[in-house]
Amino acid sequence: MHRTPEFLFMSSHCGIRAHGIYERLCLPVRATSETGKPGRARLRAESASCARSTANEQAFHTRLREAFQRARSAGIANPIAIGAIPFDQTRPAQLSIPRSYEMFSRALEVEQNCGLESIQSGAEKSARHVLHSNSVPDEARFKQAVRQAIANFKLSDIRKAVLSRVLDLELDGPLDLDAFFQHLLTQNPAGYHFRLPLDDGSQLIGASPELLLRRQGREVFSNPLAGSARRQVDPEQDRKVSEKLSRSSKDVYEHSLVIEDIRAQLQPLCAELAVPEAPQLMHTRAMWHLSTPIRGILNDPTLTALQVACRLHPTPALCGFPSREAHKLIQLVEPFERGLFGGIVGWCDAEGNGEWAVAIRCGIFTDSHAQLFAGAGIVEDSDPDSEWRETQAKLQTMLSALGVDPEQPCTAKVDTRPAGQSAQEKSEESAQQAGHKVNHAARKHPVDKAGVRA
Ligand SMILES: C=C(O[C@@H]1C=C(C(=O)O)C=C[C@H]1O)C(=O)O
Repeated sequence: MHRTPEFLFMSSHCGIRAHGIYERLCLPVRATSETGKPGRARLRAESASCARSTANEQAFHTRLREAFQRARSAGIANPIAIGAIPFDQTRPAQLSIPRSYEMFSRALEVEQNCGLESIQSGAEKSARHVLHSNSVPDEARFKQAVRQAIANFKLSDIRKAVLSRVLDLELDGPLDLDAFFQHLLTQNPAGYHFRLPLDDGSQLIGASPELLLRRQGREVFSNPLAGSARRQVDPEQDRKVSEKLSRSSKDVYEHSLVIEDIRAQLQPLCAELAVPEAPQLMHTRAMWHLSTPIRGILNDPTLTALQVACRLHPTPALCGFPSREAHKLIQLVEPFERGLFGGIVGWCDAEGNGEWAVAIRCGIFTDSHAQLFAGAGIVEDSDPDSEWRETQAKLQTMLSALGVDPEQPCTAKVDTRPAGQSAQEKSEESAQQAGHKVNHAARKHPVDKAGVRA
């Protein structure tokens, strides 16, 4: 029998299951945010880059190296650091060095654990009724924020801002998170799966399609995504949607802002850098994306996966362009703190190798509550209605794994309650049982700002 792991991360390259905590590193990667408003010329020259490499950042990585040394002295032969860095790097990281861990192949794990029987039982065990669902911001406010962002682009140098929302779900009982995670993995066998227990007892769980950075020796890889379309059930329609996406000038432009920013960050760090001329299509079960696989060879072999990842993060795929100004715009129009949403999650070892995925297509789960996150890149040509629909489509990854109809998030598709009871009865009964449940508005983080601040 498996003990509940402290951390689980899986990609096509490696799986890591970690147990116990030797030492935590809960400092911010960057201690302060730069608040000075740069003039236009300076802003252009700095682009997204300068704000992301500071002395504070070096201090953080020095602390990590020291922690690795202590772990070695304490008898941990090959220590690794695992966890997540929030969207805002001035907020505390959630990293730790585990007492023990095992590395495994995801392909083998899926083969062994996800036979048809366990897929079905995973689906059933993880399915729940949704008693209440609440989007922060709601549809009208999200669209208003998109319009605000577009108006702002016309008056500033900001070219892109990623706006997001959190869907807060109250379920009719606690989720079986083991079964849920297995179901998520089975439905989305590719990409980056993660499960990270957090200090307050909640867990960050997700299946992200996006790699921020993998380092193997001197080689680094990144696979940014930007520009999205919803998958279609009909194969012919699905193909047409993907072709339309690859020809969409709005999406190609949105994508190019991400790639140029990552190129600008990586170029000075790399002896070689290969960035394909044009994006290619990739898909998840729910979405089509424009994708650019980037490969580089580091100049400095001591630069770690986490150092390079923190230089890139947050890319314009999750923040905007230019980064610092887009971040301020997000803080102005987004009515919640992202916390770990839109951050990075992964691991690295003391040699500097490791893999960091972008924390999207994910949620934070506490007992019978789930908070799911989705965002969309906004540029001048964005249409508020289709950006809202894009966030709905992105939420589908987690909603499907929960067995919830994404169009009607208050109706669970799979019913595990006893037969002979109507959905209404079940829902009412559950609502009564849930009478003691924590008030949404009073609940902790990350939905903690009160409405859109203009
Ligand atoms: C913000 C999300 O996705 C990001 C935004 C994308 C876009 O705007 O097209 C595509 C992939 C991700 O980089 C999300 O899934 O929540």
